[in-house]
Parts: sequence; structure tokens; C-alpha cells
Amino acid sequence: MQLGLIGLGRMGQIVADRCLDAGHDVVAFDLDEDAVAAAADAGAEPADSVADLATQLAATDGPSCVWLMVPAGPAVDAALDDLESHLDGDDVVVDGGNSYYEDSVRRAEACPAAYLDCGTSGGPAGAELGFSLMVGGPAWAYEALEPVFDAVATGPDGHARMGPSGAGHYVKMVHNGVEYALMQAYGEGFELLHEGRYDLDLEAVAGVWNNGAVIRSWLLELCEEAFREEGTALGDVADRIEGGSTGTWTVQEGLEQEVPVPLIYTALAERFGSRADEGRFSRRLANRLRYGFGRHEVQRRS
Ligand SMILES: NC(=O)C1=CN([C@@H]2O[C@H](COP(=O)(O)OP(=O)(O)OC[C@H]3O[C@@H](n4cnc5c(N)ncnc54)[C@H](O)[C@@H]3O)[C@@H](O)[C@H]2O)C=CC1
Ligand SMILES: O=C(CO)[C@H](O)[C@H](O)COP(=O)(O)O
Repeated sequence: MQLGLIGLGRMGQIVADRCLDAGHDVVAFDLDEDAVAAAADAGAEPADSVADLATQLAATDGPSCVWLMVPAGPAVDAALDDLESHLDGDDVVVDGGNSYYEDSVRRAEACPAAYLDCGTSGGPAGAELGFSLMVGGPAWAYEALEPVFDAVATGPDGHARMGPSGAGHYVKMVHNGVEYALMQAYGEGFELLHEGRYDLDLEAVAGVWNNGAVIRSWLLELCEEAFREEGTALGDVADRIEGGSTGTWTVQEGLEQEVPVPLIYTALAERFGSRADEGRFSRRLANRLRYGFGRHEVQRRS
């Protein structure tokens, strides 16, 4: 198949490489000329604009298929605005980024082509392994793109249609909420081991847990890698966690559906709390209130 690919960053470059390796033709565009040049070196046809990409796709027989791998939000709308006049109902657009599922439903309704919202999991490790793909949208469009999904995913078992428009990004949103909670659980356990009674080598702990333990996982392998590369006390790694949009959406959805998601909420709140420049206000107030009701000594900043 031929695939137009817009966005050639950490994830888009992997989509390009895996499609090329599988024998598909790729026409590649990114705002970053160096990224386009790198894709061209790998075997893709370079495009110098979205319009150029669409024109190259239209020059070959059959419907056009375009994969967006750009940051969620305005970049997706900008690419779709530029594509719109080049698309018709036989064409297929895939958004493989972390878009909010309601945005994907809106875009699917407005897009002249069939629109697939595709949650993508696996990160840069997907270059070797392939990704896990959660796809929403029309069944015919999903089936038409199966050769591309086979190439980008771990294989035929690494992708599935979750349901109508929005369902793919909805499932990926919840996946990320689970990711937050798992990271929080591992973080708490290793913090207790680090602060606790024994002088432990946390790389060794993670290593033995990863060999047969109930809690083994890829995230735990990444914990092991972090302790190996940063040291058991994590060296100069700061206590500040960025990101947060997908976790926020997951918590909001939990509230709207009246489904309790306390672990995911706690993990999200830890992220927000980590960003206070001078410590958490709530913890400082609790410190002062303990003096108020119990005359416990107030801990002062040095
Ligand atoms: N990095 C990760 O582990 C994962 C990322 N994602 C999602 O995949 C999407 C892409 O992520 P990354 O590759 O990590 O981001 P990235 O920042 O590495 O790459 C994004 C690329 O899009 C390009 N770009 C931005 N706006 C553009 C536009 N209007 N037209 C053409 N190119 C444009 C940028 O120049 C950049 O090369 C995001 O939605 C992200 O949330 C999903 C799963 C995992
Ligand atoms: O989707 C992903 C992994 O599955 C991306 O790495 C995403 O950036 C993670 O979310 P956040 O930035 O909120 O940590």
C-alpha cells in the first residue's frame, strides 16, 4: 500500500520505518525539514507540504491513506485543514496520536474521508517490537488499512477495532490512566524499600521481581533499567512529573460515568503536586494546623 505520513518525530519515524520494512510506499511530511530528510534517507518519498503530500498520493491509483502522528490538539486540526480539499469519501485518515476522543468524534464528522482514531502504545521500543493499536471508526476503513496496521503493530494480534469513532482514543485514554496508576504503585513500593529497614539494591529487587514474580511487567523492566542507569537512589532525577492530559481526561470520565478511579486520580494528583515550586501548599497548611490544634512544632523552611 501507499501511505502518506504527517509527523515524523519519535513515533512517526517508527511508523515510517516499519511500513517501509514491510514493503509499503511512504510519502512523508513534517514541519521539520531534517525529519523529512531522515525519512527520505530511510526510503520514503519526501513532501514539502501537506498539499504536496496529498498531490503525490492522488497521482497514484486508488484511494489516499494518510496517517497523522503529530501532537494532540491544534497540530491535528491544522493538518486536517490542509488535507480537507484533497480528500473524498473513499480516502482514509488515521490519527495515531493521543487525541482526546471527543475531538476525534468531531473530526470524524467533519472529515470528507473516513476517519480512524488510533490509540498507539509502545513508545520508542515499538521500533523493534511494533506497537499496540486501538482503532475506532468505520469497519470498512479499518479493514482497508489492515496491511498498514499489521506492519505498524506487533503483527495482526497487535491491533483491533474497538468500535465506532472515538472508541480507539477512548480506550487509549483509559490505557494511559492505568499507566499512571501502575507507575504510582511501583513508585510507592520502591520508595518504601528505599526509605525502609534494609540497605537494598533496587536494581536487584526489580530484577528478581521481573523473573517470575506476580508483579513483573514492562514498566517494572523500565524501573530496573532506571536503577541500573541512575543508581539505586536515582541520582539527580528530580521529583517533578510532567504530562498529565490523558490522565486528566480519564479522571474526568470516571466522574462523569460515576465510576470510582481513586488510584488513577491519586497518581494524577501526585503529578500536579510534584510541580509546586516551594512544596505543596496543602502540606504546609497541615503542618501549621497541627500547631493550631495540638501545639505540635511547626516545621520551618531553612
Ligand atoms: N512518545 C511516546 O511514547 C508516545 C506518543 N504518542 C503520541 O503520538 C503523537 C506523536 O508523539 P511523538 O512522536 O512522541 O512526538 P514528537 O514531538 O517526537 O513528534 C511530533 C512531530 O510532529 C511534527 N509536527 C507538529 N505539528 C505538525 C504539523 N502541523 N504538520 C506536520 N508535522 C508537525 C513535529 O515537527 C514533530 O516532528 C502525540 O500525539 C503523542 O502523544 C502516543 C504513544 C506514545
Ligand atoms: O501515550 C503515551 C504512553 O502510553 C505517551 O508516552 C504519553 O505522553 C504519556 O502520557 P503523559 O505524557 O501524560 O505521561
